[in-house]
Amino acid sequence: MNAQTPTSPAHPADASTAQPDARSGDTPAAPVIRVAVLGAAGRMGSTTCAAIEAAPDLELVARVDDGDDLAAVLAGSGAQVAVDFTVPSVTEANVHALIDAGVHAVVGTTGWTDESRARLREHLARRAAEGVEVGVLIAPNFGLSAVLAMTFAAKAARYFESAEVVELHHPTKVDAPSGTATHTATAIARARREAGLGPSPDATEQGWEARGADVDGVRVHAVRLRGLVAHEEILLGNEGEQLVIRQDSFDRVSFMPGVLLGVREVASRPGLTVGLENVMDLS
Ligand SMILES: NC(=O)C1=CN([C@@H]2O[C@H](COP(=O)(O)OP(=O)(O)OC[C@H]3O[C@@H](n4cnc5c(N)ncnc54)[C@H](O)[C@@H]3O)[C@@H](O)[C@H]2O)C=CC1
Ligand SMILES: O=C(O)C1=N[C@H](C(=O)O)C[C@H](O)C1
Repeated sequence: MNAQTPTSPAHPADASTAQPDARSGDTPAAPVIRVAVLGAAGRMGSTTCAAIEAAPDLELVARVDDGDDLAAVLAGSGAQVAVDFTVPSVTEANVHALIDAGVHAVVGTTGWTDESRARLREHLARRAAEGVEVGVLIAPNFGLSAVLAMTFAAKAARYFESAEVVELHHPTKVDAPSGTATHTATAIARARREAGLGPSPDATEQGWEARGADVDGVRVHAVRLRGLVAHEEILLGNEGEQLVIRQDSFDRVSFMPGVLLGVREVASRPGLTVGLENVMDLS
């Protein structure tokens, strides 16, 4: 290592700032962040493992999947951050186990509710009172195009009489509507309420099942189609005009810059953060 290399950041989450010197070709000076991946054998988990292995400031120390003893793996691996891409039915228990172990969590798995998030906040507060500060980031979507689409939709929502969300996914997805669509609809509903808008106009009297799910008063439609990965369209309408905001993730690599940003940032944000827009200063 070059003697001129800057001193290592004190906090692991700062390690990402210490990149190789382009002129000298030095390796990073900072200690790497040790990362475990939960759901490592799955579509997102395996893509995440590859992205972590390719990042010079991160070290993949554990691949965890169904049937593994999470507490034992965490204790043995020295993981500082864990990424959870598992299934909605197990993610909450995983994150509580991570908090117990003092491991920061970056969570992409869907299925979170107001109640399950409240239980996390309570647990995090208990651990903080014991002197253990843990950061948890839950992001329904780590794709830049999706985060921007949600942000733009929330900004635009107050100007339109009608708003509906269409999400389109691969047919192996187990939950509907998507976490992204739920997050989007909730943000649109909040913006409409703050602007004093009532419900979107809708004369439907029968056949409500064809009108999609009602998420906080916003209609959400879920398409499952072979060939798709993850896509969302937000439709906003006024008399004589329409705004369509659309994003497409054609490949799961599109989620990786956001996941790695979360891994690098989560330790410096104790408590619960919901939505990557908060880490990207977009909110
Ligand atoms: N936030 C985001 O940007 C994204 C979120 N997702 C979400 O991530 C989750 C995973 O999606 P996919 O990778 O497509 O699913 P997948 O079905 O391919 O992978 C899930 C993996 O979790 C494993 N698993 C099940 N129980 C487990 C346990 N108790 N401990 C450890 N691993 C366990 C399964 O064996 C499987 O390998 C879903 O909720 C999906 O909606 C997916 C894409 C992007
Ligand atoms: O299951 C998926 O694939 C995806 N799940 C997340 C969601 O439910 O919003 C994120 C993205 O849409 C892909």
